[in-house]
This record gives sequence, structure tokens and C-alpha cells, in this order.
Amino acid sequence: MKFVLATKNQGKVKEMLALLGDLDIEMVLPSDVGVDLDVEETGETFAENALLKAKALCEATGLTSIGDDSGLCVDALNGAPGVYSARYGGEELDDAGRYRLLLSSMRGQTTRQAHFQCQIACAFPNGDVLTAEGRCEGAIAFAPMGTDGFGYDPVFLIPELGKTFAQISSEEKNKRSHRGKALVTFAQKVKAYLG
Ligand SMILES: O=c1[nH]c(=O)c2ncn([C@@H]3O[C@H](COP(=O)(O)OP(=O)(O)OP(=O)(O)O)[C@@H](O)[C@H]3O)c2[nH]1
Ligand SMILES: [Mg+2]
Repeated sequence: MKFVLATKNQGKVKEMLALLGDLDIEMVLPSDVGVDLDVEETGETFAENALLKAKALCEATGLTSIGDDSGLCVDALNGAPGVYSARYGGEELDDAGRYRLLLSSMRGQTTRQAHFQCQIACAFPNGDVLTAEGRCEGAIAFAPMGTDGFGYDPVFLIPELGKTFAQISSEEKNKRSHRGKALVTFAQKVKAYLG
């Protein structure tokens, strides 16, 4: 069975391919099937946006589609940037611009607790939907550390390791990350669904 990954984020693609690699499914990207779609993320929750992306790609390709909506929720900022993580500071900022803005919003702040949230939604052409979620607790570092990963990884600190997501291997990140947890649950549900 062919699944399309309903994302334009190459960092997510790499992690999704690694984490779903044991499933007996073929995974392709929208570009592999000649589709280039910008899905408007108008939902107010990760769950709504993940489903919007999965359903839009399912409709456009006729294939089962897996959407991922995720973000960083910072306690001292009342959960921001949250569902707006990709748009934090405006469209013109890149990943580094966004995490630098986050660090400046946190200047002088001693409460550094934060978590990543990931919601997966899978839309089948027959209308069926499977969902899964994952969460990873951590803290906002005082300065960026490391070069691996993507997004806010250089400033997301795993306190028990004393390292950010950008300082550990992708295998290690996948073992403990929000996306890793969500996709392990999702893989079990897909196996059960496909029988
Ligand atoms: O450091 C990070 N490590 C992660 O593991 C991670 N997962 C998500 N994010 C950030 O949260 C936003 C998601 O927004 P998002 O779900 O709309 O995705 P996106 O717009 O990048 O791609 P798409 O899937 O929508 O096409 C983006 O800013 C991502 O950089 C992460 N940052
Ligand atoms: Mg997005």
C-alpha cells in the first residue's frame, strides 16, 4: 500500500521515514506523485491542522496520507508559540530567526520549562482516519547548542542529558521525541488497521 507524507518539512520527512521504516508500506512525497499543495493551517489545535493536511493530500493524490502538526509550547509564554510555531515572528523568519526570537522573548526568564507536541493524522481514501499524539518534556536553553536536527532543536534542552535535540544523534532524538512517541503509537494502529 502506498502512503504519501503530507508535509513540506524535510526534517519531519527524515524522521517519519526512519520511524515508520519497519511498516510494510511504501512512502512517497507529494512531489513524487506530481502534487504541490500549500495547505492552509487554519485549525486552532495540532489535531485539527494534522487532519487538514492529511485530508487535503489524500484528496489531491487519491492516496492514504499522513499529516504531522507539531510545535513547541513554552510555559513562561503561556504555551506559545504552540500551533503557531512555524509562523512565530512572521513568515519571513527562518528556523534560526525563530529560535533567536524565542531566546530573546525568554531573556531574564528563569522558568524555562517547555514541551514539544506532535499530532499525527492519517486519512484513508475511504474516509477512515487514524490519529496518534506524542509529547516530549524539556526546557529552553539560554543559548543555541548543536547543529543537528531542525526547527527549534538547538534551543530545546533535555535536562537529564544536559544536551539539546541538536546535540544528539537522530536515533537518540527519535527515541525520546514527541514525533518518535507519536509515530510508535501510530505504527501500532496502522498495523492493527491493515491487519
Ligand atoms: O526543533 C524542532 N524539533 C522538532 O522535532 C520539531 N517538530 C516541529 N517543530 C517546529 O514546529 C513547527 C511545526 O509547524 P508545522 O507542524 O506546521 O510544520 P511545518 O510548517 O514545518 O511543515 P508542514 O508539515 O506543515 O508542511 C515548525 O516551526 C517546526 O520547526 C520542531 N522543531
Ligand atoms: Mg506547516
